[in-house]
Amino acid sequence: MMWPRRGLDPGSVWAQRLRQLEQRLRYQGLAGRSTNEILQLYAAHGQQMKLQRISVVTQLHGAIKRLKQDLKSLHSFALELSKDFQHQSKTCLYQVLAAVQGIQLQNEAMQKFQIKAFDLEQSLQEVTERFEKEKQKRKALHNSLIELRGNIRVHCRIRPLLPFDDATGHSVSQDRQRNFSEKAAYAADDETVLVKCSRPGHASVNKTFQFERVYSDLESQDAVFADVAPLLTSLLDGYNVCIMAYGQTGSGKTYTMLGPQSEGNLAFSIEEESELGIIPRAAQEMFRLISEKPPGSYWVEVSVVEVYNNEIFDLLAKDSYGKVFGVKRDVVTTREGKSDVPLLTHVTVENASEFLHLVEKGLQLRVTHPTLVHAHSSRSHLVVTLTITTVVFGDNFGTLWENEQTSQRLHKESSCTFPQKVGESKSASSSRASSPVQLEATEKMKQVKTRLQLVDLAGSECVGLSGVTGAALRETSFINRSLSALADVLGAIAEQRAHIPYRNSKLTHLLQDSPILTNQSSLSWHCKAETYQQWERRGEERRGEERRGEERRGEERRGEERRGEERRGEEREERRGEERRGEERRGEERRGEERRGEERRGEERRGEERRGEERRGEERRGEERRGEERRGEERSLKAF
Ligand SMILES: Nc1ncnc2c1ncn2[C@@H]1O[C@H](COP(=O)(O)OP(=O)(O)OP(=O)(O)O)[C@@H](O)[C@H]1O
Repeated sequence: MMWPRRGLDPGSVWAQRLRQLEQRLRYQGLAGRSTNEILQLYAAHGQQMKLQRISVVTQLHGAIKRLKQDLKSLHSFALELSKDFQHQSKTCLYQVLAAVQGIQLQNEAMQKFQIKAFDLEQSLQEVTERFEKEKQKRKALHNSLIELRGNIRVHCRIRPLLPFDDATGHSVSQDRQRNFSEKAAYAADDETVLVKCSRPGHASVNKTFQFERVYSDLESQDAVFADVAPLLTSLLDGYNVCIMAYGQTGSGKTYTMLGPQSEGNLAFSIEEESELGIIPRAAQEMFRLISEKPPGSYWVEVSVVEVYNNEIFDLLAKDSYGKVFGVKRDVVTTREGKSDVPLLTHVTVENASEFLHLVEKGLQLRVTHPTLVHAHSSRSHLVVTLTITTVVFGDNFGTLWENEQTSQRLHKESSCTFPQKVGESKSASSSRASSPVQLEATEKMKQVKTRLQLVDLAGSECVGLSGVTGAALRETSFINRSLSALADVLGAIAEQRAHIPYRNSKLTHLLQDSPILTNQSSLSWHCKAETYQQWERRGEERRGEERRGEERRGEERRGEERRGEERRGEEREERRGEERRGEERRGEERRGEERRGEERRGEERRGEERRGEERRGEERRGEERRGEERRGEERSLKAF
């Protein structure tokens, strides 16, 4: 307690002191009130701040929630995307794998095909080679067979009895079962003709004649042509062929060569094809054979001539108006000793109908005349020649005609007779120019010509029987003379005389080079000059030789085939082993590939799981961290 200082009024001191105390109390009250107010304000401020923070936190919380949701949806979208991607990549991978496997399989199949194609090519080559050899062998055998049968074969055909054969005029042709006694000739078998010779006042005598083949009156045109057809094969193999019909008037020569003829009805305008004769059938067969050859390797020219009254007429010659008319031609002997008809018309034909059309035109000009024996008796010899030009390339020349004799003969022909180009042919006919251009002779190319001569001779005739007079009598005399000239030539050749009288008649001169009349071809006349026994022995020897050769070749061929078979078997075995090993290797690779794929997929799956695990852990930790932060904030707010 403070005491008033000496000299001061104690009452005023105490009053002052009291005032001071009162003031202090007032101040203290004021301060207390202010502190309260401040505390209240502080609390209000804190409350406000808290409220503000709470709202911000709530907002933030909401935003975070939204963000989380977005994140979640994003995450699920990304998951879906990645799943999708994985699925797609898997599909693609499978597709790629399948494609690779497919390519591998295709490659294998391709390899197999290549091997097969190679095998096929090889066997095709072998077959082609064998076919070529067989073809050559076929040719050789065919032509040896023709030679063995005889280069010159004489066949005899007996025609049926016809109304004009019967003196009474009754039709007898329908009665096929006539007695033998009524027939003059009879086919005893297919090689023997029996002829009944009866003369008034003499006992009738039966004579037999042998031929290579005898056709009875019942045998058809088909049967006759069946024996002719093989000659056409020989023709294309390089042999000249001549088919000649010889016989008395009315005996059926024209019928056999051309088919039935009647007035106004031309050679081939008959309805029945079975009635066609040798000439149309030969043309059809020849063009059929040519069609089997490589195109352009053969071409055919035709000439048609008649020998009438010892004159040669070109039946295909045309006048300046293009009309066909018979023009006289001459036959000459060339320096090489061959017969040739200068300026003779040769027309190129490409098929049988073109050929027949030409022959028909020629036949319109052929001279016929009725006689007592035959109403449409041919008064001339008809010679239809088909010249076949074959293009042979130098290297193939030997192989085309394996038969040495033929090859030599053809070499001779190709170099002697046809040394010039096609365009330089001696016969100046317009049709020659139409020969194929590409067939111009070159150094390596040779042209070989073979000829098919189809001859319908005029019939030998007994003037007394045919009752001809005047011009017809003159014709008969020419016909008979030319036929006896033909017989002389054949006789001279058979007897191997030094001189063959070809020039005694235009007919023999014209046919000088035909296989029947040629004495240069050793093939044609051997058989006739030898005795039958010699011929048979030689044939036997040759057949034996051929048989042995055939056996030897067969043995060689079989050995070759066996070796080839073994070789092929070994190759096949090797190939199969190779394939098996390849198969195993590929299987191994495939399995390895699958294993690796499986491992890779497992690895991917595990990686996926691990990453998912990590992601979830990461999220969990983030979640925890954020919770921790939130709680910290709340705590600090509370503390504040
Ligand atoms: N095998 C046959 N079958 C049926 N009829 C035939 C036969 N052979 C010939 N003829 C017929 O006999 C007749 C005389 O035949 P073709 O005209 O062929 O005789 P040709 O020998 O040519 O006579 P020519 O020498 O006088 O010309 C013709 O009417 C013909 O149709």
